[in-house]
Amino acid sequence: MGNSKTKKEKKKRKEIERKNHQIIEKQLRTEQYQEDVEMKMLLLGTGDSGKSTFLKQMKFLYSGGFSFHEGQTYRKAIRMGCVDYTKILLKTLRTFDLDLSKENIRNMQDFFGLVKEKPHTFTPEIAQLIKLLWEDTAMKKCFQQRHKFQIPASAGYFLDRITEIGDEYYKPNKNDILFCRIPTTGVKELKIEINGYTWKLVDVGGQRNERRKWVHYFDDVDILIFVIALDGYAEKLFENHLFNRMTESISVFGEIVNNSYFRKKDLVILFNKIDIFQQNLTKIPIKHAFPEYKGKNTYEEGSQFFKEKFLKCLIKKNQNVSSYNTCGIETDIMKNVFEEIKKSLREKYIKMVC
Ligand SMILES: Nc1nc2c(ncn2[C@@H]2O[C@H](COP(=O)(O)OP(=O)(O)OP(=O)(O)O)[C@@H](O)[C@H]2O)c(=O)[nH]1
Ligand SMILES: [Mg+2]
Repeated sequence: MGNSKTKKEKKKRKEIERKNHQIIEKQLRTEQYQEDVEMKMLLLGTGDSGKSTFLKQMKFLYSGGFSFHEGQTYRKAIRMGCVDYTKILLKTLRTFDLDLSKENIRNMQDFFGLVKEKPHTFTPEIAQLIKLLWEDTAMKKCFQQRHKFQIPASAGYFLDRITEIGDEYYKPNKNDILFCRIPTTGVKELKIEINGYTWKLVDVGGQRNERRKWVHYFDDVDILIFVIALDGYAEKLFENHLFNRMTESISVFGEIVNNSYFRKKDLVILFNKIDIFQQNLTKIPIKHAFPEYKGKNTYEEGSQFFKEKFLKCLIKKNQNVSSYNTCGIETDIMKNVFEEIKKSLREKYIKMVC
């Protein structure tokens, strides 16, 4: 009797030990996997969709932000951007029959004289002239028609800040860096470490001449993030003024997601620039560019229409796809999106090792 009780207890103890052993083994395997694992996220999308802005947000959130030296590069780009935006607006005024005030006609001549004399320099005089010109109603009216010519949406943000930007001690703040447009050439990578995992984010240029290089970055991708600028429905391509930006984006999306490299990969679609999309809807009906659109000119119906258009391109319907409507310059939104992506990937990998 006593003997059989001890036998039973021994068996039970062994069973507990075996289970504990299994748990420890599982933990070790997961930890080992975490150490080895580097998840590669590839950001694709046409030019100006917001890929680099996503990368900048990740750098602010998880990698300590930008160095003084990087800040100086942005400072230069922002200042020269203000000069370019002013030139573009001045040259476009005539297209819309807009006239500057008499005083600003003189300021315009002085401005062109100074920037011609010193093409790549930015001086306090130039900043002062930009300020006076930007205050002119004709310049504002011209900018309101910006979907009819090529000027970044963020030009207004920077021209509004010309006094700060022209200051000799000007240092770009976080929003200035996020709004600054420097088209990517080649590739930019960012590695971030979070809870023992390494996330490698790969950002490539999206303009036509840059897309030829994409194929070099297709290997070992764990997750593909395709960025779409929703406001593009109302705009023409920077590279070719005859093509609608949204149509171009749909065609590039179709080619990429159905490419054999990505058919089995996780796909995240970011419908970005919802803020400008909403502003555009008040001025430009969707059916101007997409005559087949029968819905109301509202954010909900419009964004759903474009979402369906993109999803229809997927040949393999069971692909693991998730999508988010985003505003690339809003850190909280982008943080939440990244947290969701991380969670789903981590769960997938843990399932694979356990
Ligand atoms: N208002 C607004 N601006 C945005 C948003 N996302 C990005 N931008 C701005 O859009 C411009 C283009 O963004 P980028 O991130 O440089 O675009 P990209 O896809 O990297 O472009 P390429 O490098 O040419 O392929 C920048 O001026 C950004 O500040 C958004 O959601 N809202
Ligand atoms: Mg870029």
